[in-house]
Amino acid sequence: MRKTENQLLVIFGASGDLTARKLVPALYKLYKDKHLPEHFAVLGVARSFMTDEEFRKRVALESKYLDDSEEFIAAFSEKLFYEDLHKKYDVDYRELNERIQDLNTTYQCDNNIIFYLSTPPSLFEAIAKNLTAKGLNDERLGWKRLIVEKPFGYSLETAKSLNEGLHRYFKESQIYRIDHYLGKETVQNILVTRFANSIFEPLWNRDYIHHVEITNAESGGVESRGGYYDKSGALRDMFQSHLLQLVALIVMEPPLSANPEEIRNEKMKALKSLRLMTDPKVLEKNTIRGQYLASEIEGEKVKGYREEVDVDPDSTTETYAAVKFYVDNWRWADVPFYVRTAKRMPTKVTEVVIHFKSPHHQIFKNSDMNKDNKLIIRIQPDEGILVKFGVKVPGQGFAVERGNLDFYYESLGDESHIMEAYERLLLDAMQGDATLYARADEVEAAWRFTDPILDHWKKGDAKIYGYSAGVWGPQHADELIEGKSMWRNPCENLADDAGYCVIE
Ligand SMILES: NC(=O)C1=CN([C@@H]2O[C@H](COP(=O)(O)OP(=O)(O)OC[C@H]3O[C@@H](n4cnc5c(N)ncnc54)[C@H](OP(=O)(O)O)[C@@H]3O)[C@@H](O)[C@H]2O)C=CC1
Ligand SMILES: O=C1O[C@H](COP(=O)(O)O)[C@@H](O)[C@H](O)[C@H]1O
Repeated sequence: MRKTENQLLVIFGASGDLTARKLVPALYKLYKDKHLPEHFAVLGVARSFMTDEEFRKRVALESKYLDDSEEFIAAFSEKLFYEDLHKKYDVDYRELNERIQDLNTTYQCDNNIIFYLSTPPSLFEAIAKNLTAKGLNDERLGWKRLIVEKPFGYSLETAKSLNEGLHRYFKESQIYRIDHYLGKETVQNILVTRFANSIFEPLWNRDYIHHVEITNAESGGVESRGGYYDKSGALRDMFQSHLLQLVALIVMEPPLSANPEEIRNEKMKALKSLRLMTDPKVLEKNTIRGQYLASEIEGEKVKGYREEVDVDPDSTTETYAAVKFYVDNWRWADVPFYVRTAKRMPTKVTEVVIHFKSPHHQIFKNSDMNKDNKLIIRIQPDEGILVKFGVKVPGQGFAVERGNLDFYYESLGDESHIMEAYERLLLDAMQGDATLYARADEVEAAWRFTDPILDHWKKGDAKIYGYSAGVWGPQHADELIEGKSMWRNPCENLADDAGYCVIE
């Protein structure tokens, strides 16, 4: 097991939703599972005024760990502190620095500090600058790391300027850009499935793969994040970041070793090989956006996107995005990739489906079934892997039906405790492992691919299709997929999958 050195974690934006809902619960779980170092403290920082005690109560309440054993909660809470910034982030950090030094000495944190930026991104550079002014980026006495929350920019240009801004104060090796999908066990397992086995990789190319499909669906709407989402949309919120990271893991070549830089170099090459779409006709044909409309789901009325709190009533922000694209390299030439992401779908699910080609020569009459050889990587929920293949129907003749080979993580029993993404990522940063964090050039490559789609949509010529909340997106999205194939219906139970469904 890797060592976690003594350290102090300073969270900027500690009065916000992410701190209470994700960060503190992840820290609590790490504490309970004995992953935190012997000497450790957390300092929450924000503009709002709060005492240490008020901060502890607030995060405990919102983190919903109050139902846990009192002894644990009390011991964990003693590690939490709070410092307000007198209503502003861009101020002299003299008092903040004094508090940091005080906690560092009292709790023997060995001058090792992580600064977690969980504020609006517009403040990231100012925070880095003010920390630097107090020498808090200096690694002579102990390491200093900066974890940066998404979004990393709004476009290629803004991402570049954010990276340049952070690089003025912190080295790239000190910066950890969070993409919580990389923290998911099943996403990491893509690497293991591909590179720890000899049975998949020989087929992992254009000779055997017909197309690749990725679905990321959420049943929820924008909830309390309408203000943020309306400026973002599905393509920026999910596709540019999480889903292109998934694509990179599917597309990449085998790295020389599991070393962070080797893996990130290969992911970067993969992202660079995505074929840019710039011709409006190509963009029109290969991208689809939609927005959810008011509807009823299981008898309950659901608002349309434009009626959501903090959303412009005339908004053209997409809540559904589907993109078809190609990867221009030796391995993937001519293999279409279909990626869709949306809110207000029938269920919450993320899966990658590798569709294999049919055998070159059919000798069984109903061997159409063979067309459906598929490898399904279920990212969430029902985490697992399923292989679909043709089997003989018992009896005379050679009728073929579909069989399944399936693996579910839960079958691993107690061993299968899947660390929540933020738990895993925080622990990795505490141990200085950046493998599961996005590097500056990867983020920029992902924006380079996404920008022309966003520009095309912004021009307003591209249609935006409405879809009723609770269905699989606009019907028009079916036309994206070539030939007789359709989007897989991920609602079907993995093992009993009856096949494709026509999207409503
Ligand atoms: N919540 C989530 O599920 C996710 C959030 N993120 C990212 O994490 C970061 C934090 O998100 P979240 O906690 O949801 O955001 P919140 O709006 O809930 O909190 C933002 C925090 O930043 C502080 N803040 C400082 N200046 C401003 C300002 N000008 N406007 C608004 N807040 C300000 C707020 O506190 P105070 O006013 O006291 O200073 C608060 O502590 C963002 O970058 C977001 O994109 C990423 C993925 C998911
Ligand atoms: O980053 C984000 O991710 C969530 C979805 O994450 P998941 O782990 O629940 O799949 C999404 O709801 C949110 O809009 C986005 O900002």
